[in-house]
Amino acid sequence: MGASLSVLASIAIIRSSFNEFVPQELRSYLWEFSRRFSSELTVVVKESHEGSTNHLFNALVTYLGSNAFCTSSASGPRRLTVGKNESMKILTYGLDRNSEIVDVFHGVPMKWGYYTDFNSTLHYELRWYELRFHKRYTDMVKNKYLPYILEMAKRIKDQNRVVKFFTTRGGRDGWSSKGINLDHPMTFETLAMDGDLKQKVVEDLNTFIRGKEYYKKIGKVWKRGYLLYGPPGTGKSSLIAAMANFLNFDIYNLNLSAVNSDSSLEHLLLHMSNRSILVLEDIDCSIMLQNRQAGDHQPDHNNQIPRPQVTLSGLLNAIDGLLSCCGDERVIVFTTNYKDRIDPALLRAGRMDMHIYLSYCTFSTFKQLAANYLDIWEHDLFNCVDKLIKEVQVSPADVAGELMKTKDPTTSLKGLIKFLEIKKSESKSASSPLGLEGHENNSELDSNSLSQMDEHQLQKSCKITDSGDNTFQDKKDVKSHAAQSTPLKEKEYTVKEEFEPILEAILSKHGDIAANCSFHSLQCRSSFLEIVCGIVQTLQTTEIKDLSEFQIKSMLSSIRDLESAQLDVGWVHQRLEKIIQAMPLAEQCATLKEVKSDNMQGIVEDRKPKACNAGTLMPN
Ligand SMILES: Nc1ncnc2c1ncn2[C@@H]1O[C@H](COP(=O)(O)OP(=O)(O)OP(=O)(O)O)[C@@H](O)[C@H]1O
Repeated sequence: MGASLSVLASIAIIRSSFNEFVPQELRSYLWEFSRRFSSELTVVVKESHEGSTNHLFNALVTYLGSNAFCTSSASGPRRLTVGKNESMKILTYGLDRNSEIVDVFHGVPMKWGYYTDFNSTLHYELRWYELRFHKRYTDMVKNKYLPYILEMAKRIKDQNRVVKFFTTRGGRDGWSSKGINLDHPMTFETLAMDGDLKQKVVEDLNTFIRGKEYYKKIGKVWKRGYLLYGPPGTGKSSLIAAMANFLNFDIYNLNLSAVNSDSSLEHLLLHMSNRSILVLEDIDCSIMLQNRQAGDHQPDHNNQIPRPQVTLSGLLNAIDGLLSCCGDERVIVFTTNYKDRIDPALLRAGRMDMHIYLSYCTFSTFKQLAANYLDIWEHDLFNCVDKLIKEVQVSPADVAGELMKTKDPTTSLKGLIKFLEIKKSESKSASSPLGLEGHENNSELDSNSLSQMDEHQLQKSCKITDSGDNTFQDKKDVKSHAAQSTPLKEKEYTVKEEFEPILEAILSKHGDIAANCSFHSLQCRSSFLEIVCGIVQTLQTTEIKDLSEFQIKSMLSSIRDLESAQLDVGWVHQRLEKIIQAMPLAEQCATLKEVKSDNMQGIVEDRKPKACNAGTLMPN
């Protein structure tokens, strides 16, 4: 052992003395001389190449470092470096100087060495890799092996880098400079989504990331757009986090209403990195009105909030104009609670390639949540949950909230069942006596009398319902209504499947509201009817307190457009006007709830210091 160490030491000394004392010319001559008799070829990869960074050198640091531990001990290096840098999730390894490693590629040994030399004149350390292989493999090394190393190093880096989250505040200022590490634990394993749909999304993402050559071949920019839509709390943000973790892409979260102009938007997009996801949340709230009243950039004098100033054409250009070519591997995600409010131009294939509907909780999504939160896959109470969950509309967020309350499966499921039962009875009572008329009757209540109402009553009284007009009843009631009535089929309007029962109910209640429409084609009339159905659906499923003034105004503006196209939608118009009148009351209810919960919090917090003080020696 001692003898072999001294031999190695002697070799190292001879090697460095040789470099030091033998002039460069003589070294080159000797090298050239020995080369003539050798069947091996040596390729040198220096740190810089033709005056700039050598990407192959950097790729070798990653590639050989990642292989260092995998290589069998006989051909592995004797010395390694190890460290962890901020941008990587894992420890990374490298060859230490004067170390060698043998990599086997398609059965051919590729002998690598890593060397350094200090240039005392320039005070600079030269670093390089040397590759030795049999001359007969020259073509293979050139055409396959070296490109393979570049590709593998990229993959290793992409897989292990820390995912960052960037936001923008002012819109003009650009992205937050460093971004923060995205520590969101959501993955496709833990995301609750109907199995088939989840599988489709994963396959689509896989096809996309492997599609570089395909996109090149068809002359398309390497990007993919996803529209995530569905009610609040159904997992849109969670899906984005799962996508980012799956692809290892950074997230750039863009609040369009904070961006002041199309040029600010351009500036932001030009400063995004490759392999990233651009997220535009609640897209309907940030751009819809702007498009309807193009050119109107005046502040809204009612609430003094300046209107967003990005135009539809600015956004379209950003998504698929020339600007979108300034980056590779980009994913764009729009989210909305109301798909029907988005301009169709934004939704067409090529812009939003996949539309993903995140639905209210189904039994299948519940089971995944139960597995996540309670570690159970079966339970006697599952049947009961299955039955109830079909009857009420609750989001996965609601269900998750219930399941989190305790870790004991039975107690937790009992809590969930109770919650679902309350929801069920609420939705029943919401479709009967308490509605807008109820609000109007109560509109003179002062805050004291409001405070005497319990939370349950508040929730009930804030439901948007119409005691006189059953078009606004709960969705399932609309379904059953549609089932009982004779469908008006003579016009063959075609609307999305989810709107069919709503349309049936509208037509049987109000007759053919599109009969006098100034547009004659069935397609036009059907799209107008779809807008009406979307609004009716929103009103059926949302509480007043959850609707913003912006949303109501946006609906009103659509209804006015439809009225000017001679659709008979006066009944929706009236309803929206009533809701606007009732909104202050709904706000009062919400504020009251907050005050109530603050008070509760205050009571709890007031108690804490007292408990602590009891043990101190301070006189009181
Ligand atoms: N499909 C789901 N799978 C697992 N957890 C979910 C799912 N949906 C919601 N949750 C839970 O509910 C929380 C809120 O969900 P999330 O923010 O993803 O909903 P969202 O649809 O984006 O809501 P919003 O429209 O209000 O922004 C999540 O942090 C997660 O804990």
